[in-house]
Amino acid sequence: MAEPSRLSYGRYLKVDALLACQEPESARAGAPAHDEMLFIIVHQAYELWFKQILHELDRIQSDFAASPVADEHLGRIVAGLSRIHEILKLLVVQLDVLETMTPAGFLEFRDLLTPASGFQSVQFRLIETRLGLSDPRRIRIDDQSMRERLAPEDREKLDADNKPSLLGQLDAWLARTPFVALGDYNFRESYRAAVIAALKRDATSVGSDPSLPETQRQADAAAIEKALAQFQALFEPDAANSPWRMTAPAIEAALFIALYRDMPVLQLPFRLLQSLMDIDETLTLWRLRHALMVERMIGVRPGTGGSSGSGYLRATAERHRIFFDLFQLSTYLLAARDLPPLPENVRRRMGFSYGEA
Ligand code: HEM
Ligand SMILES: N[C@@H](CC(=O)c1ccccc1NC=O)C(=O)O
Repeated sequence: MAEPSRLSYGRYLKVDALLACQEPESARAGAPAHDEMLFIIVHQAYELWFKQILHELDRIQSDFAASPVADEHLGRIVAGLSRIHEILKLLVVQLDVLETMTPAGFLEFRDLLTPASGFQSVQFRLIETRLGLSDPRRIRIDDQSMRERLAPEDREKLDADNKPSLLGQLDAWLARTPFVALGDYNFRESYRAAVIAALKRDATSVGSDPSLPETQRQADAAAIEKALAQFQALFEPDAANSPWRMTAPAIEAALFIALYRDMPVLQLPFRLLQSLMDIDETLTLWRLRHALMVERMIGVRPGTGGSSGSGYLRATAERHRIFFDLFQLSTYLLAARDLPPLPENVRRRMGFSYGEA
């Protein structure tokens, strides 16, 4: 007979405990609804993946907290972010499984769930907060913040995690990027002039394009004007109502990395920025897919958590973006031919040079 203490699949993975965790409310109420098992299992699978995302964030953020970030850790930070992106992609398509449930199937047990809601998922809130969604940016419901709407026990769990946000860490790391000002080379000034010239060129060509209808011309001109003002705000650190969330030195460094991404030392930093945008984009996709699913399940009914339902959820997709500034940078990218050339000594320092300094 096998010894009870020897490791086995079941003991290792605590399968018995895991499979004892599904208790449909409809069965408890004496009218079992077939689809409630799917509803529970899909949510539990989400919570397990949320746990894994937080586990990855723990290491990414402790690596990223060092100043300077150890060279040998940058690779695993990027690898961890890519893993989070892959998990999020899975979480988006996982909604397809839940959508095999019909709205009628959901209505069989929906009332039994009130006032519970996904709104109360502590791990989801932790992921958002750790990535950098701050409380003031969050949409309020009935003039209450997300925190205020949580039960005290859940609020305590959220407050117990007072780690810095990845957005804040990214800002600090970018702001420390060397190369942006190296010796007498000043990326800031040369690039500033090149971008302003390029945007003004766009403005002139819009203004003199006879094929554009007047309304279109005005709209295009206004968009360029806005982009110019947003760019100028970077150089006015105290600009009131600046559209940027990151600091000017960080945005400048991110631009520098995006522009000179092919230089060997910038390849990993560039992948890091791309992974953060992948994560933001996929989380936004999840928000939109979830909002559409909600609309198909409950129409415009309010949610069990007390929000307006799909209207609230759609609004979060736009407002709750985290690495928004990284996307805005693309407005200010220049084609390689218009880039201010890097001085030779800067180029050399950004290459792989084994031996020579
Ligand atoms: C039939 C399926 C679902 C419906 C009808 C639904 C409905 C809703 C509604 C109406 C809200 C807004 C808050 C409220 O007033 O209740 C909400 C929030 C939320 N739901 Fe779902 N949900 C479904 C499935 C899921 C699944 C599978 C997850 C995965 C964990 C999930 C996670 C969340 C989260 C995290 C929020 C908070 C979103 C935010 O405040 O930004 N939901 N859901
Ligand atoms: N808020 C949903 C109910 C719901 O989907 C739900 C209920 C309890 C636990 C998790 C849920 N999933 C997402 O909100 C609704 O209003 O129908």
